[in-house]
Amino acid sequence: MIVFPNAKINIGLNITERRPDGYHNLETVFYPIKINDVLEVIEADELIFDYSGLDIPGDDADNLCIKGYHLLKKDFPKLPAVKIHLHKNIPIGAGLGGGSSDAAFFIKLMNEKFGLGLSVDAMMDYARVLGADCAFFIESKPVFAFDKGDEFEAIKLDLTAYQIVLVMPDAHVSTAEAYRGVKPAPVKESLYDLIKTPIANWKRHIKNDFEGHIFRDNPIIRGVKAELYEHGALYASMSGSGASVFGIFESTPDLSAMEEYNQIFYNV
Ligand SMILES: C[C@@](CO)(OP(=O)(O)O)[C@H](O)COP(=O)(O)OP(=O)(O)OC[C@H]1O[C@@H](n2ccc(N)nc2=O)[C@H](O)[C@@H]1O
Ligand SMILES: Nc1ncnc2c1ncn2[C@@H]1O[C@H](COP(=O)(O)OP(=O)(O)O)[C@@H](O)[C@H]1O
Repeated sequence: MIVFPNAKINIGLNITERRPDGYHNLETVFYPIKINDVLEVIEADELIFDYSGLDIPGDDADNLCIKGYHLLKKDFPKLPAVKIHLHKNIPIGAGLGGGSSDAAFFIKLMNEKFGLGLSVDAMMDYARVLGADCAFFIESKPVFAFDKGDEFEAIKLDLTAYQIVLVMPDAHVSTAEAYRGVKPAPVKESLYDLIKTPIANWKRHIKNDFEGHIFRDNPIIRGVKAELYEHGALYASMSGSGASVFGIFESTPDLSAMEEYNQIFYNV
């Protein structure tokens, strides 16, 4: 069975407080985009993971798909061994949630392939164990997210009339490091309300709290956002903890001047 895990962008990200468990409470909007990995699972005699495409840092044993397998196996001891092949296409360390998406799609695939009978809520509970933004990818529909970023309220947000362009500069940001550099603060205007206002309003009001310190340390990423506005973006922002930056445009911009130093995904 083959599935196509998709990436997400964060539209707005307010980090509101540090929690006693070391995590942070936040509010954000997750919006699914059309950049996809390819994930294939077949039954096998032993558990095997291999991958192609982009280089994934770390050991294969730590891959989130393998972690997902062990998590399910604890509750479903009769689960057969499988061979997992991942074709990695979603940029890594980009704030696009690629690893989390692979894990969530793996759980959904296993549920269907082996008839585990898990409800959407049950699959989300498994996903939450693997990463804060992992549960979002079980349904992968636009949501307002809160708490650790793993509780959701569905929202009506349809950006299909616009062109979303995603720019991946030659920079990587670790999520844990990004959180360490941020000073949590209560929100003045909730993103839940702001996201319902016209896009023309977003530039002045919807912000990503990671941008402050990450832009200071990485002028390249700051520059990409500025360039997207220079090319006419209605709204531009770093996604999640970076390093990718997206722009929402009325029509496809000519970003050829940026292509030498960045990977650019049009119409995502
Ligand atoms: C920042 C966000 C925004 O959407 O996305 P990315 O930029 O990584 O895609 C998410 O909060 C990332 O979620 P995810 O990548 O699943 O995080 P996890 O693996 O659970 O945690 C990685 C590390 O980030 C920190 N962390 C994560 C979530 C949270 N609410 N508070 C935190 O402080 C913790 O230090 C944790 O050890
Ligand atoms: N299937 C996977 N795809 C990508 N990264 C993975 C995967 N499994 C584990 N990882 C680890 O997770 C880290 C963060 O990956 P990713 O989810 O792409 O970034 P981000 O947190 O920016 O969305 C990587 O550096 C890698 O070590």
